[in-house]
Amino acid sequence: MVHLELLYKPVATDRKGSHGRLVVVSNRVPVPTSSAEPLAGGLAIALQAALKTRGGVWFGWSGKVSQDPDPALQVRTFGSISYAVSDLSRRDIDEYYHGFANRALWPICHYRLDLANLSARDASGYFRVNEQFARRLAKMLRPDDIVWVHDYHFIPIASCLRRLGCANRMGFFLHIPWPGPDIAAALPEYDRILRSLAAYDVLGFQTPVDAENFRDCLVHAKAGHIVDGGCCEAYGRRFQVDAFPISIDAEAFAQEARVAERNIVVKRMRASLEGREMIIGVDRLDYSKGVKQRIAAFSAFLERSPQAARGRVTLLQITPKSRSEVPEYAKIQREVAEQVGHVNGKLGDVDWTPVRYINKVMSQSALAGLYRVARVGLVTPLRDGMNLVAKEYVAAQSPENPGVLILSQFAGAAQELEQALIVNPYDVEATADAIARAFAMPLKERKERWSAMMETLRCNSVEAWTNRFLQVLSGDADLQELEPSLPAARSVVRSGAVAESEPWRAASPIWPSLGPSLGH
Ligand SMILES: O=P(O)(O)OC[C@H]1O[C@H](O[C@H]2O[C@H](CO)[C@@H](O)[C@H](O)[C@H]2O)[C@H](O)[C@@H](O)[C@@H]1O
Ligand SMILES: O=c1ccn([C@@H]2O[C@H](COP(=O)(O)OP(=O)(O)O)[C@@H](O)[C@H]2O)c(=O)[nH]1
Repeated sequence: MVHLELLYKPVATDRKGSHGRLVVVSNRVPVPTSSAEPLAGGLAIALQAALKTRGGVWFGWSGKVSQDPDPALQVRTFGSISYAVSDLSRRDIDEYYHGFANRALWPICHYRLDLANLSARDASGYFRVNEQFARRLAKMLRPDDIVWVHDYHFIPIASCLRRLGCANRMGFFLHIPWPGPDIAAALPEYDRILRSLAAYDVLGFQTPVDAENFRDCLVHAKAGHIVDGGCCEAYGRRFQVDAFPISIDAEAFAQEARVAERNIVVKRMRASLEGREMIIGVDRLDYSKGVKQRIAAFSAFLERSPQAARGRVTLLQITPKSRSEVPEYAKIQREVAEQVGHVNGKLGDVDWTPVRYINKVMSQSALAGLYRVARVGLVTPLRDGMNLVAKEYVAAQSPENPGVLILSQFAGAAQELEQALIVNPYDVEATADAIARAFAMPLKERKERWSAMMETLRCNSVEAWTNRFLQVLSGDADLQELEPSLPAARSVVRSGAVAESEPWRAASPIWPSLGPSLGH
């Protein structure tokens, strides 16, 4: 059902505790084609649930190119939720999305100054597109709406809306990391970015370290100061800054994994393994995900394993292509393909391919079943905001015989999932050790580690994440009242430290026999 856009004049209010509509702003908008269509992905489902409860609008880019330099807003309404999207011109996509967002903000926020491409044209396109979106959104906003902006594509939209007279409560959640001042200062238009962020009422980051880094940036740039707790003052505004670690619906994912035994992809995978063990990696093909280092670690693990045992393990690497028009992504695509060919050529045999490398997008149902089949989940990003794959892998495991999660210390998820085997992904040898350790791990230890991680996921569900952010943004509660209730990881989340207490860190590598004991 398509409705015409209703126009509302923005009226200034700054009311705390208001319960107007929720307006979610994100670059990608999962517009359903019918009200019966199920959404894919926990985040989309959680945001849709929040929108349904309050009534609201999901606003952003359609994902499509337009020939028109000023494309119209298209609004589709299903029940209490309207999806409002507009196309972008080729030039806007190049400058705003491929350019500034994915060649400047993304690499710098992922600590990759070496990959950053600073272009004044891209910067001006980024701010121009934000201005265009803000003008469209301002026309739709009601005075008591609360606005929740997601991610680095739309940092300036709140300041644009403020200039247009919108005094609504506005919150921003950054899904990617935020580095400390030494690195963040390399961002093009750094002062303008910080100033834009100060236009929000609540700034949410994935981890306490990211939130702390942001506060440091304000202080270091002499732009503002910390008032108390998570409150900051900068550029003449007072706003809340804190960590809101995103999560998944672990129970729903576990249920998906239980029934996915029947999924045809899972059945085919199981059959083709012919009794071999499987390690799984699932990542967009992005240089931040550490896929090259991971394949090198798997290869090192195989090379060190006894000759007869090598052919008993397969790495299934599911890696959909991403942002292929960005040169740095095209490069990593070539490099990984070449590396996989090299490893398979060197170590493979007539009846065994060590790395099964797939560029297809898999359904959540297939992924859930494949995670459950995999004895090891290998999640080794060089830097990642959260990494939901790590959480999904844990949720998908069988309680009677759980697999082992190997997790990079540089994924946001490592601050909660401290019972994973935490590795430095740059250290290929250490990651190979961790693979060996995972295969040698006794069932009792696997169960203990898994139970603790699963409990953490149950406590900090994606629904709890949404509610906590919205309660703070609505002004209904203070942050202190709403700390995430994570049993094992609570102190870790607050302190921002990666756990240092795993006994395996001190232990010498345990090599698996790769004999019958491998049976999962
Ligand atoms: O929209 P794309 O350019 O195709 O990229 C896909 C998404 O990638 C990023 O995901 C991040 O969000 C996850 C959930 O919070 C988090 O776990 C992960 O660490 C991040 O990398 C990006 O932030 C999204 O905006 C993109 O849509
Ligand atoms: O073929 C695929 C690969 C990934 N995903 C999903 O994409 C998300 C990836 O999120 P993550 O936080 O790990 O990384 P991002 O890609 O957002 O940086 C997870 O929910 C995966 O289940 C998927 O549905 N199909």
